[in-house]
Amino acid sequence: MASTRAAPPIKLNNPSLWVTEGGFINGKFTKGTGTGTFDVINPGNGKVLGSLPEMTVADTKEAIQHAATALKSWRKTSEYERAAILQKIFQLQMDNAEDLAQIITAENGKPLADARGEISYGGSYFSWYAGEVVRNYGDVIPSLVKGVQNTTLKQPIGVCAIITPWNFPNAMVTRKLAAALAAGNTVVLKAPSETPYSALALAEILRQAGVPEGVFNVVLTENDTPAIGKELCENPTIHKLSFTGSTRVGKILMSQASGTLKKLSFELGGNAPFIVFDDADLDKAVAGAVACKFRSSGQTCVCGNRLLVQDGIYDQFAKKLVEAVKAFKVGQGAHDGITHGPLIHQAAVNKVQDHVDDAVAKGAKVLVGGKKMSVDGYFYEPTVLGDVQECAIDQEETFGPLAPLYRFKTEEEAIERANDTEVGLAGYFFTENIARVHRVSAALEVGMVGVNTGLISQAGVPFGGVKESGFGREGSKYGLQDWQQIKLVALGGL
Ligand SMILES: NC(=O)c1ccc[n+]([C@@H]2O[C@H](COP(=O)([O-])OP(=O)(O)OC[C@H]3O[C@@H](n4cnc5c(N)ncnc54)[C@H](O)[C@@H]3O)[C@@H](O)[C@H]2O)c1
Repeated sequence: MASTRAAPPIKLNNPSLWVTEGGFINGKFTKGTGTGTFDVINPGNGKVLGSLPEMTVADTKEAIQHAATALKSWRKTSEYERAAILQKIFQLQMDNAEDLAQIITAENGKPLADARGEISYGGSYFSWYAGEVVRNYGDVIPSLVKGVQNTTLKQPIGVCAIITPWNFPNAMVTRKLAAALAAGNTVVLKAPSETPYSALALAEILRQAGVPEGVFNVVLTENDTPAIGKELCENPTIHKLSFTGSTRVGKILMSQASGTLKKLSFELGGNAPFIVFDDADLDKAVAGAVACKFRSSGQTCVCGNRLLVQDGIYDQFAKKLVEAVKAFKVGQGAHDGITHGPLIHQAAVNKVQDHVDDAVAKGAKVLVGGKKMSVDGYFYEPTVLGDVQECAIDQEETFGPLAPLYRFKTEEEAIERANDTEVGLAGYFFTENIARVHRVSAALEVGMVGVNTGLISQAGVPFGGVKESGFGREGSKYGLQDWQQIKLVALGGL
């Protein structure tokens, strides 16, 4: 199969991971029945990396049908059999980690070190759920009625759809897929058109791991073609849709899915507050801001979007953060020593510029950065704005390398401003006061809180939001429960 393909445009040890057909249905790579193609761009240089066929609604229906057929036997496999396959996927992902990281960097632009980290993080969901699924205990529930025994079964939901964004081309898929497969579901994935090669490489990993035909399928299309997403929402054979992406698209999908009342799990946009109190350890707070705000050039849903800094520490924090940002090495992710890569496309660069212009027009000062970079690719200077007043960033996720600093005086004021947004994914704060740790953790209206750390996600802990950041949890035992149905068995006549 691989021999009929054109050579990959990047150097890979295992070229079979560079899939050029466009989709994966019933265990085979396929171009589908479409007539058009779409280009995938390397955001580090703006050049076309490759073109893939546009798939169609008919291809999507075919994938769903195969997933439904495969479900009949996959759901009957034991937890131990599924755990063994997940462990094999984990092993293959780690054996091919360098190639998978190279593919991420080529299509997403992030520095290779970050891409390698993503492969470890993404892979860890397979090994974690391989362990968790064999502890898939049910309940025995005391009965009010004599002679009846109440037990519960945890069963798969059925055929499920997954739609993911481009910012973690591997991990956004694995975080859902590992738990979905562990629970005994079959899956149709629609991957984003910015980073399809990582999704197809993952399909090849699953194929090599021996995942049965039809259990995992991939359909691809240009992002601007919503017909496939609509089919995944409206098709009655699909009983769950798990989506990660913007709140705007989440609302469209929720309304499209309403006709079939399928179960939904949505990981949507954030606008995380990052609060630095006077009593914080300054160096820890600066390191936390660098990791949390500037990782992936600010293109993570949990990145600190609004940095609220208390008066007494504001000047020192601003000075140290600016020094740290000036030390970044910005460039193409594949080049040695690069710490920060490009944004995903020109529209993302323009959005950062719009947010900077708006904040400056309303009184903010540029402390470092503040401009697009005049190089090939989609680069924006890592930017810190000081003394930010009320502006668009208060309510809109920037999704770029822009750290706006807001001053505040009291804890109450910080909490009020932190919660003054429609979304609630992550929140962070830095303090050395243990009573404040408890007070502020409880008061923030978010799904995840980082205290004295800017990094919060790992396979064993729940990931998800509140308010317009969505519902459902990924990772942890709660992530497995999200892919299961609870069935009561009341056994009478005892
Ligand atoms: N909460 C989380 O876990 C999490 C994680 C990563 C990213 N995000 C969010 O994702 C957003 C960035 O990603 P994006 O710009 O790719 O988001 P997006 O919502 O535009 O796209 C996400 C996915 O949805 C698809 N899509 C777009 N329009 C669609 C439609 N009408 N029907 C069906 N599918 C459609 C895209 O092709 C892509 O696969 C940010 O808001 C970010 O906060 C959230």
